[in-house]
Amino acid sequence: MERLVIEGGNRLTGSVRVHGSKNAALPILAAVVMAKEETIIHDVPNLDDIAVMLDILRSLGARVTRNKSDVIVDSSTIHTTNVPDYLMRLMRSSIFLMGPLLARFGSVRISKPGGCSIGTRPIDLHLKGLELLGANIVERHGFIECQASQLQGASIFLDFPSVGATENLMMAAVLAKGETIIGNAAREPEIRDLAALLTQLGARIRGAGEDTIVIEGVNELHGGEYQVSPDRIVAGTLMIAASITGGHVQLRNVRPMDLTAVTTKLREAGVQVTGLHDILDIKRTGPLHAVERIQTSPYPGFPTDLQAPFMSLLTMAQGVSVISETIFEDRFQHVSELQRMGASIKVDIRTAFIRGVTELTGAIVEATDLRAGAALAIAGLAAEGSTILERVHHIDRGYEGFELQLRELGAHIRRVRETGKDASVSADA
Ligand SMILES: CC(=O)N[C@H]1[C@@H](OP(=O)(O)OP(=O)(O)OC[C@H]2O[C@@H](n3ccc(=O)[nH]c3=O)[C@H](O)[C@@H]2O)O[C@H](CO)[C@@H](O)[C@@H]1O
Ligand SMILES: C=C(OP(=O)(O)O)C(=O)O
Repeated sequence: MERLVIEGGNRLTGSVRVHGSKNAALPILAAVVMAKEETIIHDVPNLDDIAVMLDILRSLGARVTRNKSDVIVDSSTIHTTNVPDYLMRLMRSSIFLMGPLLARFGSVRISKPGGCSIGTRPIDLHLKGLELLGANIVERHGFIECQASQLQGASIFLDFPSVGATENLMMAAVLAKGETIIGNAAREPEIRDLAALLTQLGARIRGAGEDTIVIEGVNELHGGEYQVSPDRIVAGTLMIAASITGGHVQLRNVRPMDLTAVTTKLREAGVQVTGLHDILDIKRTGPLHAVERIQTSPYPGFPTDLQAPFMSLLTMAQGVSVISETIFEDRFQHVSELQRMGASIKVDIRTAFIRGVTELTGAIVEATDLRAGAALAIAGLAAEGSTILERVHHIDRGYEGFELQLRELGAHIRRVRETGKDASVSADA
């Protein structure tokens, strides 16, 4: 087990490049199982979730090569459509294999996916949509078996604009016969990325990034090459980290338009944010102000994945801020850990009231999920004294070289192996 030790109080300054997006790369790597030739994907981040996805592809028989951030997948050698249970359980995104494998091979056997403990995360919308495309789905002995010799285009209206369901169904529909219309589709930038990759491989898709997506089925997909877009959640995390320390940071390889909701709230908090082409400049000189209302919602709303990091920032803002989490029912697990550091937060069901304090103090805290971990590290950067952040493996699911990037910006943060002894703030710092 590893932990991060953070000495708070340093202003972040300088410039770092944001790596490729986890949430774009994961469905893209699943989609390439439909290609009959080699596909090359550039800027694939080196993350634990990506490693699991590559292991799944290998377990199916695909030939996978990784050279730094380039991944080459040859799916012509796939010989099974049974995804091993132990790999399915390692992350939520394993569900992305369902649509593409079914579409190309006519059958798939998976178990329920794992993932962060932020809510129940059902997959009913994925299953209902696949049934509308003609799949026969049977759930037994903990496995989900789907069959369809040929998927048929259909009109699907999602009860909720689920990102994963939109992606899974879009992938399945690419090889279905005829036209598929997905209504109330998710509009996240990662949907556009996936559609762009699929189009490179020969798919015919209109409307990705809008609330109605139309897919004209094709007989097969060929190989191709694609560059993954920058990770907007990593960019947002670094923007918040710079802001809490009163720093001045430039982020390279970003798409400022994808971060409008976050930029708006940072400006409300008193942070200067300027975007030019693929660079964002973040600077704070004055005090942090409370933000009256943040409500997480599907894109272009405020992203749930930045709710926890933003809460860390608001713990030090003058006044009372209010954050409502509407996407996941259990995504306030960072609150009790922030309270250990001196934050003043009250939670009423799915709304948190944050009264800004003048000082956070370093403490031993635990990452309960990926973004909660990032949030606690951010709080540690501004806290007086040392913070010891345990269960760092959560952070490694979504941030490549997390502490290295922060160190590049001047943070005092290092990774240490747990020794088995009781952790002591003063001894480790
Ligand atoms: C790999 C990836 O891209 N992960 C992102 C994706 O997750 P993911 O695709 O899992 O998130 P969804 O948009 O599907 O989930 C949103 C809400 O819909 C519910 N739901 C979803 C599917 C379903 O079949 N039934 C159902 O009820 C979920 O429980 C949740 O309450 O979008 C989330 C919301 O922006 C982000 O937090 C995740 O980082
Ligand atoms: C919840 C997240 O990811 P996933 O859907 O992969 O669990 C996240 O990236 O914050």
